[in-house]
Amino acid sequence: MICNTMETKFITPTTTLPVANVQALASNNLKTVPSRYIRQALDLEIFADNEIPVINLGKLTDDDHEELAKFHLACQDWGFFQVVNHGVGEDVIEKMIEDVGEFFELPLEEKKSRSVKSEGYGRTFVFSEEQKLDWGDMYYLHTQPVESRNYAAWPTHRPLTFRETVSTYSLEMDRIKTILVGGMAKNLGINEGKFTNMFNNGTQSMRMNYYPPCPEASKVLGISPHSDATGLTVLLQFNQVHGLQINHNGTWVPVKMLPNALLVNIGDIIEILTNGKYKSIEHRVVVSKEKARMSVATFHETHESVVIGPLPELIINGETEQYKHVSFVEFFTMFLSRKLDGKSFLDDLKLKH
Ligand SMILES: O=C(O)CCC(=O)C(=O)O
Ligand SMILES: [Fe+2]
Repeated sequence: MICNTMETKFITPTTTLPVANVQALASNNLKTVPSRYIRQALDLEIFADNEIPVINLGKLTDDDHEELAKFHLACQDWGFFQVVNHGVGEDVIEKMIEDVGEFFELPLEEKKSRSVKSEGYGRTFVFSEEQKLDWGDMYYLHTQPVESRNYAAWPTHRPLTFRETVSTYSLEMDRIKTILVGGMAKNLGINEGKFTNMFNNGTQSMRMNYYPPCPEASKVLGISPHSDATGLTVLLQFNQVHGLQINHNGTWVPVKMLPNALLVNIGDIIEILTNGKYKSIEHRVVVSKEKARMSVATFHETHESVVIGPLPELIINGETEQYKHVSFVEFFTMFLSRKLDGKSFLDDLKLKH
């Protein structure tokens, strides 16, 4: 979600505390898990079945009015939707699953050697010894613009095709982002060129997640509830192992993704730009007793020269601005200095009227 190109390299994230590797911990045949992972009163009751909207990207590209209307409602009422007919080749997705899967299977020391500054393996958002820990490991890379890549954090020779695989996939994610952002502009009645331009050559990064099986699965979380501090996230879930839940009107809704679908969610930056017309939605991950789960979240932000604040053309009909205007650098400096905690980051950017 940040990059180290000319300007943003001055962002100095508060250093996160080192934590144990969960994959290694889980491989010890544990019967119980350390207390720092155990959540009190974890509400795992599910009240709603899967109703996450499904958007046909091909139809959206063709300006199909019905699909655009469906897309508008998905952005307004859900903030999360599945995307089908997205045009990403099955081979591209299969290769991504294979290479990322192979990376997580590397010996721990080899994975750990892929950690440089705020990027790479094992980066976390842990700032105190009391903070509860997530039952998962992550590998985080800046992927666009290409100059922002720090190949020191990328695998060198295993998986052999990793660079090529991630590069191809990264361009496909960027293509999807551009179609979606264009559709949003049409639906919001704002200048499409101006809106898509804000996201042109924007930053893109990938968070690859590995959640090992857990003997006390019902007492831990793979990722704490959070919204994404990004514009748009496109999520690839591996091998139909579900676990993501979204907070829809106060209820945790489990996401059962369709085979071959990608999941998209709106992040805090779009919530701010649209003055809250489209909202970023809190989500969390639950884990399984038997199966490891993997996913890749691809985050897309605006170009780093964009000031993040409500667009004036969306402040209409006597509305008031709901959020502060902050520079891209300020936005991410604030984000990186705190733990993931629901939507509390966005709350700090809200104007108190
Ligand atoms: O693994 C998932 O399904 C979600 C991951 C996620 O929310 C994230 O990486 O921000
Ligand atoms: Fe997320």
